[in-house]
Amino acid sequence: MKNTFVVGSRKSQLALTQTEWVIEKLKKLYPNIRFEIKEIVTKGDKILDVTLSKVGGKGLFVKEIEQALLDGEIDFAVHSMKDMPAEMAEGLTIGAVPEREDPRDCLISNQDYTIETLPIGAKVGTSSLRRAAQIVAYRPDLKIESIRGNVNTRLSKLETDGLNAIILAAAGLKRMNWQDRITQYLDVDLCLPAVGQGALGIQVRENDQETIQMLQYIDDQETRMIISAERALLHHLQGGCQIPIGAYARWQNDQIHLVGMVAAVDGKRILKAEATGSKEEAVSLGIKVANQLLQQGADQILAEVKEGK
Ligand SMILES: NCc1[nH]cc(CCC(=O)O)c1CC(=O)O
Repeated sequence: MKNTFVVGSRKSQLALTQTEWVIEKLKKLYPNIRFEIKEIVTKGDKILDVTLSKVGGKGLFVKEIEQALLDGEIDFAVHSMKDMPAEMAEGLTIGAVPEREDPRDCLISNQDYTIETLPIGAKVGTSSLRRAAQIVAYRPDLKIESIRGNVNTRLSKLETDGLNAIILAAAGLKRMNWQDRITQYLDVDLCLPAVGQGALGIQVRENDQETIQMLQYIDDQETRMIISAERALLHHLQGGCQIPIGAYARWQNDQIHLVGMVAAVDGKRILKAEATGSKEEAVSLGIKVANQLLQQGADQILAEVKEGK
């Protein structure tokens, strides 16, 4: 085996922490191999002042990294699964999906408010349409403020922008060892997570058997299967991370239970569907739940979001 692998990563602190976590796992298995990180700036990192749904285009956080893979500048890349578009670039594949971190969203409030105790009309920061819709459905009085930027920036905006709370993925905070900042974990019934939230996807060239073989030992099959159910749902709904779609699959008595959600941006309509299936049916389970959502009218909601209504 070659003795150095070049690993692509976005350069945000969270992305680098995740990449280092993967490298630590690999180093335990392969103590004599060197892993070199190559930092790559993506379009999503550059455009920090616009709501992502308005920027349009899928894969804002991954395109430049995928190109580096295709050009052979890097051997593999560590992504947040949540940032991966439903459709992957040709010639690339996910070589490993390590065990999932906490999939939930969480509330961070300097005044220790919970979603239940926030004062009437309180300001809650999030740039995610999915989070905004579900929060407003639960607490219609709350004012949603758009905040972009990486996790550090968003935490500082809590103070500088006079927000009462912000919503973030618990996984990012836990990975950075900032879980002390979490005021409340939001139950998945209240705020269904994004597809793949809390999981990492390690992307490789489809024909790079050496790297694929090396990575297989950090693949967690149970995570991979539930993620494939969630991603099949996303794919069937033709969604990206910029539309209010949620999905959460978990293991229940050796079967996969999948819940899917499509929300109108104003939170006035929240469609949910669920189903259970065997692990061999992970992908068809995703399609089944997506079809149930479409039957309930999800296609109309998605069309409205895309038209920017
Ligand atoms: N798009 C930003 C992004 N991509 C992945 C994570 C967190 C880690 C994860 O969900 O795996 C975040 C930040 C957030 O949503 O709070």
